[in-house]
Amino acid sequence: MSAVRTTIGIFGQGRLGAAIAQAAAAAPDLEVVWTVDGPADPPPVDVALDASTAAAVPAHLEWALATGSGLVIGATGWELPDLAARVGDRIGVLTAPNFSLAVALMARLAKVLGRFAALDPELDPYLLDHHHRLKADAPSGTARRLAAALMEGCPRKTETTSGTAAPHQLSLAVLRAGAEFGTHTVGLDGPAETLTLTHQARSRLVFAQGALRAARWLKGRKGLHTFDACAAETLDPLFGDLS
Ligand SMILES: NC(=O)C1=CN([C@@H]2O[C@H](COP(=O)(O)OP(=O)(O)OC[C@H]3O[C@@H](n4cnc5c(N)ncnc54)[C@H](O)[C@@H]3O)[C@@H](O)[C@H]2O)C=CC1
Ligand SMILES: O=C(O)C1=N[C@H](C(=O)O)C[C@H](O)C1
Repeated sequence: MSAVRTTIGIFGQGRLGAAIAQAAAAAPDLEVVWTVDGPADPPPVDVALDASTAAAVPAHLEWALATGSGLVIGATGWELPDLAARVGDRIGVLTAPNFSLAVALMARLAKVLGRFAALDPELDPYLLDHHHRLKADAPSGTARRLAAALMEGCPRKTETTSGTAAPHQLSLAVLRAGAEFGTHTVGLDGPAETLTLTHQARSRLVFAQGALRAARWLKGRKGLHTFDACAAETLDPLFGDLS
C-alpha cells in the first residue's frame, strides 16, 4: 500500500516557481496537482506555494481561505496588515521571504550583531542586498527581515535609509545588477574594526528545497506562521551551550 502523498499547487512558474516544480517532481512524498502562471481558480490542495508576484498575493490568500488550502507565501514585496486576523485558525499560512535555512540562521545572528552594536554607538550596523537585474522589489524581502532583526537587537536604530544615515537610521544598500541569485551581507563598522556575515545563494535549488520543507511543515497546521518557526526545529539545538 503506498503512503498518502501531500498534494501541492504552485502559483507562479517563473524563476522560483519552476525551480520548486522541478524539486517537487523528484520528491516521492509530494504530488504536484497543478501549477498556474496567471490569474486562475485551481482546486484545493493540502498546501499551495505562492511563487508569483506581490500584486497577486491577496487573491491567493482569498483563494486559500475559500478552498481551505494551506498557503506558503514565498513571494515578496507585499503588505497585508490584517493577515493574522484574516487567517485566524481557519487555515495554515506560512510566510517566507527567504526559504534558505542558512538565511534563517543569519537572521538569528543578525539580532546578536545588533545587540553587540547596541553596546557602542560608534559601531554602525549595516546591510547590503544584491540581486539579479530582473528582481521587482527593493529592498528584498530578506533584507527587510534582516533589517528588522538588526533593529530588534539595536533599539537606537528605528528605520532604514539608503542615504546618509542619521544616528537612528540603519544604512541599507541595494544593488540590482547581473544574474545574482541573492546575496545579503549584515555588517558592523566601527572606528577600529569591522565584522561581516554574508550569505550568497549559488542556485535557486536552495530556495526550492526550503519551499518544500515549509510545505511539509505546514501540512496539518492552522494559523499564521513564519519560516523562522519551521527552521527553529533545526536551528534551536545549535544554540545550546555556547559558552
Ligand atoms: N522566499 C524565497 O526564498 C524567494 C522568494 N522569491 C520571490 O518570489 C517571487 C517570484 O520570483 P521570480 O520567480 O524570480 O519571479 P518571476 O517574475 O520569474 O516569476 C513570477 C511569475 O508569477 C507569474 N504570475 C503573475 N501573476 C500571477 C498570478 N496572479 N497567479 C500566478 N502566477 C502569476 C508570472 O507570470 C511569472 O511567471 C518574487 O516575489 C521573489 O522576490 C524569489 C526567490 C526566493
Ligand atoms: O527575487 C529573488 O530572486 C529573491 N527574492 C527573495 C527576497 O526578496 O529576499 C529571496 C532571495 O534573495 C531571492
